[in-house]
Amino acid sequence: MAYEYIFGIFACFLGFVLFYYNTRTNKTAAAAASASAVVSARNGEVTEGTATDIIIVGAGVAGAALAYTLGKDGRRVRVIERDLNEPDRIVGELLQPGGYLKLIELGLEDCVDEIDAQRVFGYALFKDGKNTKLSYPLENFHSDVAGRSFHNGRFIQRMRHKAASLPNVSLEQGSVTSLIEEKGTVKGIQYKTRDGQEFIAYAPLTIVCDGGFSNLRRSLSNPKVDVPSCFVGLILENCELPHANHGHVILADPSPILFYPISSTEIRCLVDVPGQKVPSVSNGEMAHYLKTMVAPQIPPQLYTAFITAVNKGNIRTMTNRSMPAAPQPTPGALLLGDAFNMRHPLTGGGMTVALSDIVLLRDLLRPLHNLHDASALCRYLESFYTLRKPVASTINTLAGALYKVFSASADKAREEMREACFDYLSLGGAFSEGPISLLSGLNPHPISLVLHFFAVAIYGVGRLLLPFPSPTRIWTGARLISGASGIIFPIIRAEGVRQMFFPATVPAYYRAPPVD
Ligand SMILES: Cc1cc2nc3c(=O)[nH]c(=O)nc-3n(C[C@H](O)[C@H](O)[C@H](O)COP(=O)(O)OP(=O)(O)OC[C@H]3O[C@@H](n4cnc5c(N)ncnc54)[C@H](O)[C@@H]3O)c2cc1C
Repeated sequence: MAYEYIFGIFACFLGFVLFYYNTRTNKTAAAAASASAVVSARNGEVTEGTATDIIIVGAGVAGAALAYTLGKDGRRVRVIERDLNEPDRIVGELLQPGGYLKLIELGLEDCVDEIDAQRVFGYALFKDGKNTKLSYPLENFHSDVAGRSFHNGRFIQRMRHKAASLPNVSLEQGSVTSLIEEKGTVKGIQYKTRDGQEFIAYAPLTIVCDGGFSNLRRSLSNPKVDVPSCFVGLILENCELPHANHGHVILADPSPILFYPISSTEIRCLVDVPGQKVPSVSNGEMAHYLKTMVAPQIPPQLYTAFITAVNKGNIRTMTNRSMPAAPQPTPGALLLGDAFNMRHPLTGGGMTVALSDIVLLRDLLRPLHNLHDASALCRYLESFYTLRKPVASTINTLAGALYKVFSASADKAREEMREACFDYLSLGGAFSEGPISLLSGLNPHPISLVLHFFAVAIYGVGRLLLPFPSPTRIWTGARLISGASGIIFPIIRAEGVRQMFFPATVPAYYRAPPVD
């Protein structure tokens, strides 16, 4: 009996200790959760987080700029980026002046300082030994406003540092493996660190900016990715561009070649190779292709530096992807940047679209204090997809259409269109100013794009018919018009005619912010 008595007292004591310990632990855990800005769970263990407003996946051009912008607006932002080292890539090296204006709106313009960025004042076009200069219409802007070209990695690091300098922004290295979805609402992300540990993080809103090769976009959109060509990248040193501080576009055969400065001593060359397969770099086929097919078509001033760059062997390749935005509005999550929408990089429009989208999204989110009503937020943000259209679609359509027009073709009508385009832009005045305003992102209006596109086609037909129209010439003219329509209309259709030209008629255009 004495045993039972002693055992009873011991059990009561143990129960009291356990109860006390449990209460203490819960209190500590609750205190830790509310105090910490970063709440996560180790090895798949889940801890509900309360302290993050917005998770951003990827800190490239879009993610880094967005993190700074939302952080500056007071949001508690958590960014997970796969690799925080300085990227070394051949993408995103020329920011159009329209994009620079967006950078100013976001307060990020100092990110092009101290990286040896070069000012860009326009483009020079080359065709069959002729060339013409197209200046950006910058007269009405502050003298600082121009395009900027730079090493993409340096620019991104500047934006990452600026974002991470805000106390309410945390930037962590990790690879996001999936979105956490519950009953159709995205609640957060699952990610892995370099040492293989898995974590889970929660926030009322997750913005996915994991770039062109996104592995997360499938659940948030209906992506139709097209790969029209690849870019082969080289860096030329110790040479001067024929037109200093200008992008250079060579209307070569089979497709365009680009040159622009990326520092005070380096010129980027991007050679477009149509299709998805490029000659092999490792077995020397690529060097042979560049020396025999490409070198004879480039301006003579750049020839020696080009051959030296090829011999040096630092040849990079990258697929050029295009993908119209096709969102599937999902509560709790949003896509942005190349993960959401891509266009051919010929016109260097990607960063301008991404930054313009960020300005729009920031303005839409600003009046909201509470992001926790995922369905109401999702419905409200549907207007983002319409409001972005006029700018984004104009830049996207111009890129796709110009790539086709600037590429060589065995079809006589298409060649006439290419010739007409070069000569139309060489006319100067409104004929060059309109198209370069579109390309620069300074005046991206869909109507202006369509008008100039068909003005080029009509100019081409006029040249064919004057002074004496022959049946063959009339036939070529008719095919030119039909070819021009066949280029532009499918792109516009994919972008969405109504959203692009009549956005105000789309119901989602006007959405009042949800009541907090
Ligand atoms: C060849 C080429 C040349 C181009 N040239 C220009 C140009 O001159 N001017 C211009 O404006 N645009 C250009 N573009 C387009 C431009 O590069 C893109 O529009 C821009 O980089 C998009 O930014 P982003 O943040 O969406 O993607 P990115 O800048 O690619 O950033 C994506 C980020 O997400 C990270 N990430 C990816 N997956 C994960 C994951 N699972 N978890 C965590 N992080 C992840 C990546 O590490 C990366 O940092 C070019 C594109 C190509 C292909």
